[in-house]
Amino acid sequence: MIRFEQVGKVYPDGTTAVDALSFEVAEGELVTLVGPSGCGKTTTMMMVNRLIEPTSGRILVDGRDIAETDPVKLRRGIGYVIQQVGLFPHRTVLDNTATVPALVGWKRSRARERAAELLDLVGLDPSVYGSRYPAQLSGGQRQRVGVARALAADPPVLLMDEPFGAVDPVVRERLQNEFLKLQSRVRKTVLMVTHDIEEAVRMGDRIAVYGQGRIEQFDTPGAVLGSPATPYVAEFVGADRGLKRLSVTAIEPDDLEQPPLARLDEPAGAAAARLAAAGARWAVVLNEAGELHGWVSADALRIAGDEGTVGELARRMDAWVPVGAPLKRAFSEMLQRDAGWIAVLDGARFLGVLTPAKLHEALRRSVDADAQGVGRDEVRFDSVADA
Ligand SMILES: Nc1ncnc2c1ncn2[C@@H]1O[C@H](COP(=O)(O)OP(=O)(O)OP(=O)(O)O)[C@@H](O)[C@H]1O
Repeated sequence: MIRFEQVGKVYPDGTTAVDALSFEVAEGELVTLVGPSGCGKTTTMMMVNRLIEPTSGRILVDGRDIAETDPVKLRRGIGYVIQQVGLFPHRTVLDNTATVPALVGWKRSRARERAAELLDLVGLDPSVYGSRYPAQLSGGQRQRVGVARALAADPPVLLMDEPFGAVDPVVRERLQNEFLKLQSRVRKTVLMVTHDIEEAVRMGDRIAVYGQGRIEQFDTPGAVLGSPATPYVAEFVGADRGLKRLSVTAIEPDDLEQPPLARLDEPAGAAAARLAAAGARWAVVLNEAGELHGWVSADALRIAGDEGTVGELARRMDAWVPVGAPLKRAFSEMLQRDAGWIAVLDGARFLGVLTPAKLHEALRRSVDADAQGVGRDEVRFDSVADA
């Protein structure tokens, strides 16, 4: 969809910003450009919508050389999101979002309808926020308006320059998750600039790691973390790249342990005997529909004996992670709750539990898969918090 062929940019003062860049972004793919300040990321991106012209090589968008495309027409097919957002301060949020459709000649009513849809899509209720002015929004909300505005004319290509850079880390992570969910629905071809390797790894289907004016490695997050191509990349991704790998490795059903199960309506004595036979200290408790209810300890069951049911002794468990979520989410839930395991669900169905030992095994599996050149797993970002 976007193809760089030996692209270079030398500024008039002689600064070489980028040199002989060649790479391709496939349709529907999200590629992150990451590297230290001044390495040429923004220059690369701004050449795609011709805000900057290359001095050598060529760039193709959808098979066409953009040097031969009228810049105004070109930009209509390319959404652009920047850190400062650049909303018009004297226009309402709805009008800001409707800017591009209005520019390309949509009727006012249709443009506003579309804008309302888009605000909804990025999680801003148009009936609440539509009539506000940018100054009446939080930084994170402004950022969402920026994304909604960029998507308004439904461009196939999206350029994002540090789109989540101006907000605090908590809001940032939420915006990243929301954007990934949105992207899984709209499947735009996205180039995203960031200087943050965590963000690059989290967001990118593939990552371009920049050295000075050139790409040192262009590969999946798993491969960049697992086998850095050069000492420079290894240093850039950091000594804790094993930890970062937690963000890009998905929980798979095979990673799970199967603890003993007990049902809410079961007599405590029967469940106690089963746990004793299995040598287990606790069981996962499911309700009548086979959904996760909580857990119960073998001690509690033994003490109660035939006096009670599992339901009377069970403790609720409201923490779980969906299968396909990143291992990091499971690990973080375990740490937060000081728990030795976390339940993994597929929809409402209980699949098993992840334990620290199994988590380690899953990490090993992912390292081995990368060594064999297997791409990263589909990591899903829906979570308890969104349910
Ligand atoms: N108009 C210009 N004239 C001369 N040099 C420029 C110009 N714009 C950028 N540069 C230089 O080109 C190089 C690449 O800049 P660019 O903005 O692409 O880097 P970047 O990787 O996006 O950096 P940052 O993360 O700090 O935004 C830098 O050395 C920069 O100083």
